[in-house]
Amino acid sequence: MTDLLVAGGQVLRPDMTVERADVLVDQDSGDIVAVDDPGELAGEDTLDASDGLVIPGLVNAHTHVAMTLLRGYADDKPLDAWLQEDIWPVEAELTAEDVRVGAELGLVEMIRSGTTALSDMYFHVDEIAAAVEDAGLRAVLGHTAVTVAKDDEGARADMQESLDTALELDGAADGRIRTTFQPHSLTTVGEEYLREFVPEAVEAGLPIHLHANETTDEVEPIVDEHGMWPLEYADDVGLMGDDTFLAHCVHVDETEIDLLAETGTGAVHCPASNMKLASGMAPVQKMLDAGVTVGLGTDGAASNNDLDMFDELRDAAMVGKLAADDASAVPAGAAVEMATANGADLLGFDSGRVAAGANADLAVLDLEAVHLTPAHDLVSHLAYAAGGSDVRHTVCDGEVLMRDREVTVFEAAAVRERAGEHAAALVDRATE
Ligand SMILES: CSC[C@H]1O[C@@H](n2cnc3c(O)ncnc32)[C@H](O)[C@@H]1O
Ligand SMILES: [Zn+2]
Repeated sequence: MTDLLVAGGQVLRPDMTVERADVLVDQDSGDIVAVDDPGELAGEDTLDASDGLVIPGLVNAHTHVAMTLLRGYADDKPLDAWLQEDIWPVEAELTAEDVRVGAELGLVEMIRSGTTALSDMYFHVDEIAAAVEDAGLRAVLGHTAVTVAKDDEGARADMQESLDTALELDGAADGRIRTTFQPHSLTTVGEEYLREFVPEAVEAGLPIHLHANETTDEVEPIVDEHGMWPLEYADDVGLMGDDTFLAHCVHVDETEIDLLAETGTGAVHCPASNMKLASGMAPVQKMLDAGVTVGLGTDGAASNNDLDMFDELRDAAMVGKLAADDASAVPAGAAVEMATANGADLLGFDSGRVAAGANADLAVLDLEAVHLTPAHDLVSHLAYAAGGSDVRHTVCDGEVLMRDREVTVFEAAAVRERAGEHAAALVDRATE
């Protein structure tokens, strides 16, 4: 067994307590072997966690990682105008190589800020999968299908591509890549295509990931057209279930929250994107109270505008209180659970917990920082005070992806330079 000892630090345990402990990782299996008192364990290689906090790697449960190329390209608009006037026209010019380069940039950003797993929705998925394989991260990927503005042949081909991609790519990168079937949303995929393809996906055992109930503009047409609330409609076409997770869930009423809970459907809260696009405030505490599994996501870098999950933790805790008009809503520990164990559960990974037997997906934070002093409550610091730049080491599947703030899996400066060139050329093509 090749093993790695993460030694000398404090460890965040699954029950949100913090203790002084060392963590032993089996690098062959990629699992945590033991969490024990300081000095009790030995390993061939050591990661120094002194003056640090070992946490589960963060789980970004909804993103579009290649959209880093569009960071800052279009700001200060609501969702529909942003997508239709700016994002979709420029995305039409994206090449497979652009997507690869944008994905690499996003994955470097994630490694640097302690994220070890992501759930992505996009296209040119082979390129994203290759980047994830090289990065050493864990990911749930898929091809996102949109049928509006397409003829029947084009619409069916896109839905079929989503199914085929999910079936073919599942288990890639030694099992670090899993897949989902991905209708883009309840308004951008026509009912006839949902009724035809969703049962096929369910029959094939594929998990499902889509955008839902993000804006009021999206809710109203569904009520008008189908005479049901959006999630009742989603249930009617077979989308709701314990293998489905819905990004956003901002405008969900009590009946829909109950439906999420009854069917075991998950929700991914994207607070920064919801604030930036002025989509609204998700009723996160109500969903948690009802027993819904709620994860956290950044959404893409064009609506956030970064992929730092520590920002998301803080935003979730803050806006959760505002939405509930209650300062005790979405406390620090609940936000941290959303970004770790809940996210991992939604994605179907045995991660998100520092515990023997779990995947060795970890981040080590430097606690020796002015903004993390004093240390009354480290869970509070995770939610309210820490940032991605506090991460010292990142480990996924037992492999060290960043050691002492040095990313080991990519040449970060070269990735950054290539991304800048591709982004500039892309915008030139889109605007000429
Ligand atoms: C067809 S690939 C995925 C598609 O989703 C777009 N997208 C990015 N952010 C959002 C959002 O908040 N709601 C809906 N759709 C979004 C992205 O630009 C891609 O076109
Ligand atoms: Zn999205």
